[in-house]
Amino acid sequence: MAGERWQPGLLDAGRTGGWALAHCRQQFLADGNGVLFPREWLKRQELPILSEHGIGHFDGDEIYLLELSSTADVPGSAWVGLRQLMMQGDPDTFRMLGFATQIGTWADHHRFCGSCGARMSQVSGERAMYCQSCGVHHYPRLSPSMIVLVTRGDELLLARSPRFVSGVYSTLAGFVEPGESVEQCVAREVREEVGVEIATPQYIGSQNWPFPHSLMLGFHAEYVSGDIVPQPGEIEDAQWFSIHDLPPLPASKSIARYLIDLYLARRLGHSEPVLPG
Ligand SMILES: NC(=O)C1=CN([C@@H]2O[C@H](COP(=O)(O)OP(=O)(O)OC[C@H]3O[C@@H](n4cnc5c(N)ncnc54)[C@H](O)[C@@H]3O)[C@@H](O)[C@H]2O)C=CC1
Ligand SMILES: [Mg+2]
Ligand SMILES: [Zn+2]
Repeated sequence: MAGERWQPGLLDAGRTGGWALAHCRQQFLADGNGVLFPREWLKRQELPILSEHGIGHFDGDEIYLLELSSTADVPGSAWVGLRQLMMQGDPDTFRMLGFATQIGTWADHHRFCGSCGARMSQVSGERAMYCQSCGVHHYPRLSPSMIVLVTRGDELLLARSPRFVSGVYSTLAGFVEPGESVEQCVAREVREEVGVEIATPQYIGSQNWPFPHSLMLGFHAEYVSGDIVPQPGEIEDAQWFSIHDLPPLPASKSIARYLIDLYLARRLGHSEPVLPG
């Protein structure tokens, strides 16, 4: 969108200059100035570079990504996780880092052809990896996932995964499986994770979620029938909560929180929140 500081794009990594990010397994190198380093300087630091990608512009400057095989030490810098950078940083920087982590991870996972095992190469003019011996192209991977707030009037169905921060309850989520529509996925996941039936889900909006490569498709759905039965292993606890007495909720930058805040705003007649980028 116009006016945003981060603009993804395909730059020729054969050129010199510009700024660079160093990424390895959802972590970025950072110093007191942030995550961007003068690119030619960074490339002189004897880093274990697997591949290099021209990924776009930030404030008009060319941005490149160095994908590394390990988190090498650089004096005066430290490795910081993407989640921490999301919580601390501005939305434009997070969008840049989310994009970079997805491109870097995809390139790392496609260094060799899954069919014949030959080394793959970057295609010029397109974001793709190519196997010369069998002609296969691989494009960046996205995993469509649904996320849904199930409601019953003034009550919200919220659940806890054992992976969540202690005390936090959230909406239900899950990956779309081959052969199903997103709407079918919503009904299946709700049935599997809490054992209840819902009416046709209403699509609300989407969010790119680079942990590791989900495209979150957000819904509201009304409860129809069934008692809550948490899925063993996946759901530690699930309950109906009154909109007037809610537990600790997920971070405001997530679509999970947006789906909850939007429902509350509509129910209580408040102004509606903004969908996080
Ligand atoms: N932005 C947000 O507000 C939120 C985003 N999410 C994201 O939604 C996604 C799905 O949520 P979960 O409840 O974890 O999924 P889920 O309910 O489908 O269960 C996760 C399990 O699915 C399997 N799995 C992993 N990757 C997969 C893939 N690409 N395709 C199919 N199955 C896969 C694994 O066995 C994993 O343990 C995750 O990426 C999660 O980070 C979840 C909640 C909030
Ligand atoms: Mg789930
Ligand atoms: Zn091949």
